[in-house]
Amino acid sequence: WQNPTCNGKLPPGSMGLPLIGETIQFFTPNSLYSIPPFIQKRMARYGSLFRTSLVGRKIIVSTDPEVNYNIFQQEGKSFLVWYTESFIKIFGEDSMLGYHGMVHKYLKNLVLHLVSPENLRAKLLPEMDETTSRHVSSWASSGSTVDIKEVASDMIFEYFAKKLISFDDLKATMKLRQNFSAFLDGLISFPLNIPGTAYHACLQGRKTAINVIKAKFKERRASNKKYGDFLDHLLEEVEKEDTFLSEDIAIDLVFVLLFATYETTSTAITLAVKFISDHPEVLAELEKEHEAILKNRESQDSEITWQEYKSMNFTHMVINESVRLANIVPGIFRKVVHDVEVNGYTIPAGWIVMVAPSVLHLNSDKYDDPLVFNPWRWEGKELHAGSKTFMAFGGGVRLCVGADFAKLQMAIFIHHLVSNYRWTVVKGGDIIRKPGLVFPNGLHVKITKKQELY
Ligand code: HEM
Repeated sequence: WQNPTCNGKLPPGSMGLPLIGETIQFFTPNSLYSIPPFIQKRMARYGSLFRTSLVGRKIIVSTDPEVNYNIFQQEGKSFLVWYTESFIKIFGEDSMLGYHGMVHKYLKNLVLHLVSPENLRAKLLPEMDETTSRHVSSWASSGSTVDIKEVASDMIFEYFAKKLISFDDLKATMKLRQNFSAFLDGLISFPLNIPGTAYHACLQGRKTAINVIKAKFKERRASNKKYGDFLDHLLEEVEKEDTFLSEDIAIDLVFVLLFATYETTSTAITLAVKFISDHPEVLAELEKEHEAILKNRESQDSEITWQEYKSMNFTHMVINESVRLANIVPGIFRKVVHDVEVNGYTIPAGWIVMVAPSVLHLNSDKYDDPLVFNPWRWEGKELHAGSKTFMAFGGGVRLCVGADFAKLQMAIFIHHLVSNYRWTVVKGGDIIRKPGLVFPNGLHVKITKKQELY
């Protein structure tokens, strides 16, 4: 067990205990402000490439930026995107995550139909702006404290469920979101469907949510009415003769998008609020940027325009810095198609490689004082694309399809918050990696309306 066979030299490391491997060490909670100790210790002992065993799989962890970059570029050749068995069972065998090559390209284009930059500019921006403004205003006028992660999740879920399938019964929407609540714990886990486990809770949640989505499909087919949402587009595609899209694939696609959108984006928003709250100098610079945007408007009541969004340079620096420091996705997995030689070692076919973006983002050779939240470090740098030193949204052909959506939603949120409101953190703000990010006591803030400025 400890020395798996291989036609060459395996990267060094330990396979831990039979079956469990080193899973327990990997899941030991740790602080946001360090390279995960699981990785740090093994890098110090074995170097930038090491072997381990997690949730029953033989894994090579890669922390070498060049190797990581090449792995992403080799998608569909030596490496294939891979998710844990529990992840695939929860998101569905038919979700776009499990497809490769032409079918993946086709499904990605379908999603881009909804969240491409062109569609964001033409359709989503005004709606996102209105929804965000309305929600932040209601949090302030409620007079109570709000947990940012919770309220931002509600806001994004409500908005996106409407965009996807015209789900607009507010109470039912909130109930639908509850089905996703244990997901973060269940995604990287042993797929043991036993009551009491997070995995079991996720499967139950999936069942209920899929039934709701299925009912929407059925209802829409029966009504023949057009709603101008993503579901209309999916049904048109399903009807085509030469399509890859079946109704089951379409349903799993809606399911994945519902989760991916609200969970990642609300986490990113919460992190940004936390970092901005801790850094008054950043808040002051943001206020300057957004006050200038308001001053240049003909009418104070007009919506955010695409030009304004594009001009939010410092805001984009804050967004990049938030996702760099926080490392929302703890590991990106690829399956090795055939034996691959890397830095003098052999990674055998069938093994899984885990790329850990946090090692890159917290590397002092790449970022000065990497544990400090410093948006100014992005001054004059590329802000809108990934690179060998910035992989928060992955890389290569599997690059996050929702990155532009997430950034737009974050920028709009920051715009409304800093231009119209003040807030104080009342409770919480701790952030822990398990290794997915969690806010154990939330981030509770009290928001109040600023005096009219102009
Ligand atoms: C701050 C927010 C987000 C972060 C940090 C993030 C991160 C990532 C990362 C690292 C990947 C690459 C996974 C891999 O290569 O195996 C990915 C893929 C993906 N993301 Fe995101 N994401 C975010 C927001 C979103 C949003 C808003 C959506 C929905 C519109 C979304 C949908 C997806 C999908 C569908 C994939 C799979 C793409 C493919 O396989 O081609 N993500 N995301």
